[in-house]
Amino acid sequence: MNAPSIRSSSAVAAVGLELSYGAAQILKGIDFSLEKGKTLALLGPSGCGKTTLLRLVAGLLAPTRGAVSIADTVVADGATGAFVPPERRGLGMVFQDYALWPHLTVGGNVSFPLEMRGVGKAERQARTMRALERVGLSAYADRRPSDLSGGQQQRVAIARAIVAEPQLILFDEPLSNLDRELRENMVGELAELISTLGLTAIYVTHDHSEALTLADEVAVMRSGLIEQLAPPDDLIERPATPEVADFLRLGCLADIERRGPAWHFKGSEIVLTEAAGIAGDGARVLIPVACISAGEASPDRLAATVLRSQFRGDGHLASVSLSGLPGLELQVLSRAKLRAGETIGLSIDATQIRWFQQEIHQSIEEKLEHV
Ligand SMILES: Nc1ncnc2c1ncn2[C@@H]1O[C@H](COP(=O)(O)OP(=O)(O)OP(=O)(O)O)[C@@H](O)[C@H]1O
Repeated sequence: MNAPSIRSSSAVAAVGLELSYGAAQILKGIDFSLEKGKTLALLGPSGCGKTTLLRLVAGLLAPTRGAVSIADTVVADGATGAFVPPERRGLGMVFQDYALWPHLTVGGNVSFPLEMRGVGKAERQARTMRALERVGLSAYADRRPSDLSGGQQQRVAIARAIVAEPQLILFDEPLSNLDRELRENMVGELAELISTLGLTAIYVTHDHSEALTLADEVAVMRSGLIEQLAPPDDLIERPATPEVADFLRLGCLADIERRGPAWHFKGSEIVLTEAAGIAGDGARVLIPVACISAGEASPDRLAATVLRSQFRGDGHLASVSLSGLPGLELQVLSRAKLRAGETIGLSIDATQIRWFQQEIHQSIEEKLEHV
């Protein structure tokens, strides 16, 4: 079989990318390809390898195996040793800590990449002002970064990253130092800026709502592998594995078993559904919050006890446990406030349950075990 090759016409791509530190394998075979003008989010728990992957694309690390290409040019190849240094990859980078120089003005910070490229003073000034205008900070060119708020400082960092009109911009958790409200505002602003400027971007985050808001494609990573790479809507509709569903907090995961015509919650007499489901006698399912409704306890509903409840903006989100099944917590959204200890009735719309194909799940587990 031929080795996989980098698809032409991609703005950035990786094939069979591996990175080890001594015996520790951090990335275990990463493949992706991103079109020009699109944003890819790398999403996953701490330590799964997001920053390592970004650093390989940036040229701050060289791969142990596999290749990276930017605009159809191979910039790193573990097999041949080919390696283009970061400053020649045509990149802009934005980091979590802004990395602004405190002794330079805002304008001085933004124009620095142009100075490094030997751009003349008049053109430097014009391009710096244009970049600052794009992030809404042209009035701040003569200030010091320390006179600006965290959100403004991050905008300066973005202006500096775009001033040289890079073909690719890399973001490493750029909003994680901001407080929650500012972060929520900045996500929208950043999404608009990326789209207005037509940037191609890779965006590292461990925040699923940031990734799903900003990105055209999301790579959910786990233990050095991409577990699923898909547009946000597909991820939400069709998470490939229970782990992806769990990480994206799409609802409650439950183990169920077939007895006769019905699927029971594992180890109980409680019937979830009589739908055909999938082959086999055991399954793992995702029960999305949206498919559970709460009402008064009645014989045609599942009896449940409210464990706790929290107002969420559009209703009260309650964690409940089914009577006779204390180990499983379901989540239900209710207009009325539900009190801890209260007994309620639940209806579950089984047509919205997501069934996981055991063989797909197993193959990922096997891949993780064998690398
Ligand atoms: N220089 C190094 N030497 C050895 N191991 C390293 C080195 N740098 C990173 N690692 C390990 O590689 C793994 C992946 O790290 P990486 O920073 O890519 O994860 P991440 O997904 O970005 O995590 P976080 O969200 O916490 O930043 C971690 O287990 C980390 O400890």
